[in-house]
Amino acid sequence: MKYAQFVMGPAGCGKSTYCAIIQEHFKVALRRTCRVVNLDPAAENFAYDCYADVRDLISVDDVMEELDYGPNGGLVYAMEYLSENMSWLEEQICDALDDDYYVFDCPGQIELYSHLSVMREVVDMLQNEDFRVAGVYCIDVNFIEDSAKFLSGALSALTAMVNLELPHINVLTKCDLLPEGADVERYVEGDSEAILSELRTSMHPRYRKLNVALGQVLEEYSLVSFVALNRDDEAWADELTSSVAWDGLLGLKRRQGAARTSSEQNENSE
Ligand SMILES: Nc1nc2c(ncn2[C@@H]2O[C@H](COP(=O)(O)OP(=O)(O)OP(=O)(O)O)[C@@H](O)[C@H]2O)c(=O)[nH]1
Ligand SMILES: [Mg+2]
Repeated sequence: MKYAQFVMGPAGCGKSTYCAIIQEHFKVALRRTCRVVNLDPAAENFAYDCYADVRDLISVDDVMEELDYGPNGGLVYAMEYLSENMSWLEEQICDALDDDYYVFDCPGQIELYSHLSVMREVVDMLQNEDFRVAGVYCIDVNFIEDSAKFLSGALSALTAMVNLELPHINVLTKCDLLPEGADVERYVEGDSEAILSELRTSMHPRYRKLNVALGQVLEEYSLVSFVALNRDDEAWADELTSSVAWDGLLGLKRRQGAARTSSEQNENSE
């Protein structure tokens, strides 16, 4: 079995940063190689070692220049081009061996997960190649501090989840930017009752029934829970990757004989 994470989320939410953190954690703590593939034809720069880059096939800049498209049309064109040339991506991953780990840094535009089929085709191709694929949906913590934004963020995560039919984890990014003393747990636990009651007071009563219905949908899909990412907290990746859910879902086990994670070392030294 080979493993892949599909890292999604709105523009600028921290997807590429998450990929870089995970790659580093693989190297340092898990002693495994993590191959990060850039699937965003509009990407500009990222901090990870890029194993394969869709811009070698097609970039949005090229499309805009040659076909005179705007950035959104250019992205759709480039992704459709990838769909027609899926053999390019197959070639990039065809040497993957058992236990190899891949992370795909995906573009953020919601239409790729709502009504275009290319991301689903990539997932299907990986699954046919014996990859166990999990979805990681990143949401910027600054966008969920108010309940209405939380609801729309959670619904966009749900769109991706339903469309790709992948086991799914939500990551709350940029938690280091929360004001000191902020209660991260409140967001991580995502109490849908509390969110609904806040919406009851902040939104017009005409939305009440709709909000209650949406709250139930989120509850049923267990979508209100998040894992908090704090890039300044060194123990973060350890805690995250040693959790049972992450190991089971994402296959984040260590190579035998690999160094212990820093949280284990701290535990032993206490
Ligand atoms: N403080 C802080 N900043 C972050 C974090 N993650 C990302 N950023 C910053 O947010 C900006 C966007 O981060 P990226 O990782 O490029 O976000 P992205 O989702 O890949 O963006 P696009 O690919 O353009 O959609 C950059 O300036 C990052 O430095 C984080 O955990 N903490
Ligand atoms: Mg990016």
